[in-house]
Amino acid sequence: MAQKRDAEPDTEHPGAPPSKAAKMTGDADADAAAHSDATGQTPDIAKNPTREDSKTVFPKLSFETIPSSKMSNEETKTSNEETASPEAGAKAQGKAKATDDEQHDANSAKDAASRLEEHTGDLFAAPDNSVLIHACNTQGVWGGGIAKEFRKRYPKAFKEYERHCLSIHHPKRNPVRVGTCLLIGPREVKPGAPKHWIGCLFTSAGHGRKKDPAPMILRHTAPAFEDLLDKLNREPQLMEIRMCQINSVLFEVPWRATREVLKGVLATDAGHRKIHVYSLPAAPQGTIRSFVRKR
Ligand SMILES: Nc1ncnc2c1ncn2[C@@H]1O[C@H](COP(=O)(O)OP(=O)(O)OC[C@H]2O[C@H](OP(=O)(O)O)[C@H](O)[C@@H]2O)[C@@H](O)[C@H]1O
Repeated sequence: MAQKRDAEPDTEHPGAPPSKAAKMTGDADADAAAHSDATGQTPDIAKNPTREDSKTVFPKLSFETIPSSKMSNEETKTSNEETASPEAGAKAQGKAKATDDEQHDANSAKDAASRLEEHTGDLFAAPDNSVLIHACNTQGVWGGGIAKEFRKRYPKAFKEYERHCLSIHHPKRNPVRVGTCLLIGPREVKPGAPKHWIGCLFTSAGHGRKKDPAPMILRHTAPAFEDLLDKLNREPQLMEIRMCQINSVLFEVPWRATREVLKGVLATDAGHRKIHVYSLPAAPQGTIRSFVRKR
């Protein structure tokens, strides 16, 4: 297993929970982003592959998995020497365990990558009992971007989100914790209204010009996503889990940075459900596309 270290506290939002993934793995991206330069720019993940990326390249085989007939003389000699004394035996076992752990980590990263599936298409064109996930502020506002579209399509769900932020919590006295999630069941009663669940990931306290800085949004994304996965575990009947490219436009966090954080969480998650990420097709050059396609 990779090195363990405690997640760093969120000094801006002391209530924000650290993510399990950050606690277990040292959360490469969120932390890397948090340590980005003074301009608040997120690091170029393509240039700085994450621990997870580097793990997947050459998974090492444990010698226990290699049939002895395939071992060279040199390898056999070393393995005999290693097991000759009890200390050497323990050392050899430790080495085997480390390679097993590396193999396990590599497999987890591969599983995580395959659980996040990207598609081009409309997030909202989903069958009943799908979960639609988007990023939210904790101020009770679905004011712009895809959030505005959610408010238009699911007014009763919006009321519930608003009540969560403004009545159950209070933006000043008792704010919703960033790094958590609110899962809302189907609420709309109009004939023909889709029976969609809505997953609100609280990745930023503020919104608009007061949105949190990108590194902080990334740090909140991991625990918020973990909270969502925990809540989904209690709803095993929900099979279709869809997400837009959260944080990527109004929150101004590059999608690739968010994607790496999500994969990091999935690598430590025991579940198997896929997360389908939907994004609208790019507009042809020279046209101005309305932000959200009308129904
Ligand atoms: N039909 C569709 N199907 C699939 N993908 C679709 C789509 N329509 C749009 N998209 C994409 O969905 C992604 C998210 O982009 P957004 O900018 O909306 O969200 P964000 O997560 O960056 O920011 C959150 C804050 O935005 C709001 O605005 P306010 O602060 O309230 O003003 C909230 O309240 C939060 O606070 C972008 O890739 C869009 O292309």
